[in-house]
Amino acid sequence: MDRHDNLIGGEWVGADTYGENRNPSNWDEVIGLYAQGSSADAERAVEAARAAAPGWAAATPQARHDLLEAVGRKLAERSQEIGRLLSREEGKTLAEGIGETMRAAQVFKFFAGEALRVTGDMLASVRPDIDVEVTREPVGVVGLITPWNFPIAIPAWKTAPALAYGNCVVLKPADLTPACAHVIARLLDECGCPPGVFNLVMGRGSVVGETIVTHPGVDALSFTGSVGTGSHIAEVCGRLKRKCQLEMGGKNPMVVLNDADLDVAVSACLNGTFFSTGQRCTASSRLIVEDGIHDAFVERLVAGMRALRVGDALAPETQIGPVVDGKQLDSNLAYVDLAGKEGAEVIGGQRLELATNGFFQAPALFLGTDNSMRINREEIFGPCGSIIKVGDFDEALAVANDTEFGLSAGICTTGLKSAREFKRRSQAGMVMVNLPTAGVDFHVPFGGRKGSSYGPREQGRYAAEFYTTVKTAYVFAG
Ligand SMILES: NC(=O)C1=CN([C@@H]2O[C@H](COP(=O)(O)OP(=O)(O)OC[C@H]3O[C@@H](n4cnc5c(N)ncnc54)[C@H](OP(=O)(O)O)[C@@H]3O)[C@@H](O)[C@H]2O)C=CC1
Ligand SMILES: O=C(O)CCC(=O)C(=O)O
Repeated sequence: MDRHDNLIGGEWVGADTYGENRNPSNWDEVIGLYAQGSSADAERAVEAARAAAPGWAAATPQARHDLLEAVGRKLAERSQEIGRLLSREEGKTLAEGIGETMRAAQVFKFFAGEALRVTGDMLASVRPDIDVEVTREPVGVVGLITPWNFPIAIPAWKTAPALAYGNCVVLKPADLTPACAHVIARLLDECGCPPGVFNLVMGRGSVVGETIVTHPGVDALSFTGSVGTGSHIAEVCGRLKRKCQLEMGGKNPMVVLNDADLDVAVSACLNGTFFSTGQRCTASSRLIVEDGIHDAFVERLVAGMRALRVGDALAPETQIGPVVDGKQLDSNLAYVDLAGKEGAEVIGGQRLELATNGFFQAPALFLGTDNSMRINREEIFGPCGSIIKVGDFDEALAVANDTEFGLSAGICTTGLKSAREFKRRSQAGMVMVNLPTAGVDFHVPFGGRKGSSYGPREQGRYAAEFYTTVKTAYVFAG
């Protein structure tokens, strides 16, 4: 079986051990062997990035553009094959896998354009004969630590802006899903990325990740993953006075008002709650439903949920793929159990034994819940949603905002006033009206408030805030 090596300083570097990348639709199938990097590999990668940093910071915008554009083009050309690989390693459906690969391609192309548009400001000084210039410079070496649930889009949306704005990169993808990050590394290498500008070190978070986070040669860290790891990284970065950007969990509310279009609301909730097996930080896990529409909505939602086809990620009829691994499935099943113990009526949520040795779970709905239950306060990260019945808009808004998270929030309504009011008063970074809370555009800011996010926003032009540092220059013309 093919071994996949790390990319360090422009060389493909082998490791003492290789991990088996397995298919969650059929755990007996090994997709490939991927290097388990060591702490020394991570150190070498940071040193290679440091050595390459002055050259890449001085590279022309055209050179940066051409590299990113070429990678974006290749990702798009090979989206079917890469999307299939993604679905095999992560378990999302083939349509979702191809869609995510196309999103990564669009991200690279978007930042290829942004590389040509790095701007600054020229201002008049308050003093005579002095010009003030505000320019943006690369931060230096950035460490990127990514999760398993978007194995190509998240590495892309961190790598592309980092390179566009002149930084060198050390990327550590999730140990569960290294294949897509390896594809990005291979494409960057094939497209002529100079040695050391982009480095890939696969392996464990506790080894490779920890070395990157604590290494003095890293200037900034961008992380997506759990609250626990993110909080640890924030503490280390605070101590080392290092810039950091964290995207963590969500407990995203979707409000359904009495005046909602029922078709729109049911479709938005089925998508937001269950698609991608609920493994999205933007998933709608709390469905907050006004009492006048509650019974009709629940009846339609349950019917829609029962009709969803769970199965092998590559099967054309599958709408919900497997859970990513046994550990996540056990965690989901424990929350289903907890829902019952907390007094909810539980529909679905059981493990499904299908033809292959996969981690399949029926979508779950918890009825008759209230917002104080643990199932409504903790991120489950599986195909599970709760119904919380409320009396009116004000109560719905209060429940929606009553969470330690603040990533995405949605409302289904035909009332302009309610939509406007919700958009204004929601304490989330992203607000959706008559749309699922998950599934975002690639060219606009992504991120949340409260416990969901920390540091500058990702994606779109706002990414420049994290990946550049501002210099203010005063020039006396004499
Ligand atoms: N916001 C989001 O999009 C995501 C949220 N989650 C949430 O987190 C839960 C657990 O998922 P899990 O994958 O364990 O999340 P983690 O936060 O552990 O993993 C995210 C990334 O951080 C790495 N990592 C782990 N420990 C460290 C460390 N000490 N220093 C540096 N990097 C580290 C991981 O490496 P390794 O390769 O060893 O995993 C992985 O690359 C999920 O159930 C879900 O609730 C998970 C994924 C994405
Ligand atoms: O909803 C989306 O499109 C993105 C979600 C995401 O980035 C995540 O779950 O980590």
